[in-house]
Amino acid sequence: MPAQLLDGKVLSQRMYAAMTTQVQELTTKYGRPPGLAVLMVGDNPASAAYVRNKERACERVGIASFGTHFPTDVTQAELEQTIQALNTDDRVDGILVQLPLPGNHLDGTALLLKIDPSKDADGLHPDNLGRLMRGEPGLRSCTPNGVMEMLKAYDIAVAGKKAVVIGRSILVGKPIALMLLAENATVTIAHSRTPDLATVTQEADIVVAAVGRPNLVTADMVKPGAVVIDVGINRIPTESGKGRLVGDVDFAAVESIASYITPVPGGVGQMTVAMLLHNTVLSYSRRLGET
Ligand SMILES: NC(=O)C1=CN([C@@H]2O[C@H](COP(=O)(O)OP(=O)(O)OC[C@H]3O[C@@H](n4cnc5c(N)ncnc54)[C@H](OP(=O)(O)O)[C@@H]3O)[C@@H](O)[C@H]2O)C=CC1
Ligand SMILES: Nc1nc(=O)c2c([nH]1)NC[C@@H]1CN(c3ccc(C(=O)N[C@@H](CCC(=O)O)C(=O)O)cc3)C=[N+]21
Ligand SMILES: [Mg+2]
Repeated sequence: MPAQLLDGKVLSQRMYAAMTTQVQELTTKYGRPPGLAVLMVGDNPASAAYVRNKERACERVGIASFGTHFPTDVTQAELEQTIQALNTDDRVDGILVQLPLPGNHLDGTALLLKIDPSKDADGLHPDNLGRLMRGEPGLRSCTPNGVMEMLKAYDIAVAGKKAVVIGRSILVGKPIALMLLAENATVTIAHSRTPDLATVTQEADIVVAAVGRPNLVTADMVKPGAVVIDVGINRIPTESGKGRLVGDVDFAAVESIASYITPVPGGVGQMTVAMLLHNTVLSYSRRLGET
């Protein structure tokens, strides 16, 4: 029996419908909509696509978006000044710096430190990462939060399960591992220095792939009935020249072994955008004393 799809498109649409009503009510009550500012540097085509997706979703639910696009040769000081201005701009509730930054002259970590933690829609400020680590309320990273939301929406039990997260970035792998741990999974984090990855993943009830390498997870690496979450976003060349989006999992082969699997596109990526909007509404509500 093929795996059931964890449908990020359907789940995110459901979230947008609920958010639209909520945002309408809040906008009437407080006299302004929630606002999200996205800082993008350079012309990475993939980043540009995500930024467009975010803007479209904001428009749909009634969140004001403030896009700021800088050329690759922008200075660190200029970006930091922009963030300071957004911190004190009362129309802005969420601030996101699109990563990675181009070139070697920009320090992304230093930029994240400048963001007011109450406006940190990406959950990447050390204050919010520390809160995640401690299990305290705070703004949670969007992709990991989206993965947890998918598991919850499909009633997939996490407590007591063996989870293997492949990848340990601060954006994805590490926070997902902490969230699974908070839900009482037994968590292993694998990475590029993990020998014999297949032996590690074969034990897993839940496999999360967050690497950025097509076909990293093959059928032989997955235990029958496991839940497979594919975070990877890779564009591979096609004959038409347009390219095709794939994840890190050999979907066609793993689909017949797993119990649940996320598609790419239409899986985790959709949830990431929905969670970003969710965080923006949450920080608006908290900043206005709503919750
Ligand atoms: N769906 C979504 O919403 C999102 C998708 N993404 C996608 O997720 C993927 C990961 O993103 P991100 O975490 O930022 O990427 P990074 O490049 O920051 O991290 C990749 C991780 O994968 C590990 N890795 C690399 N090669 C291997 C290997 N052969 N075996 C095991 N582990 C390996 C690295 O190990 P080491 O630490 O040892 O170098 C590293 O920890 C990308 O495809 C990205 O585009 C990212 C954000 C959101
Ligand atoms: N500070 C920061 N925060 C991020 O969350 C962040 C980032 N930087 N840099 C880049 C990665 C990547 N990322 C994606 C978001 C949405 C989709 C998405 O919407 N994907 C759709 C398809 C998109 C398409 O078709 O192009 C899907 O999977 O169905 C994908 C990837 C967020 N990231
Ligand atoms: Mg995805």
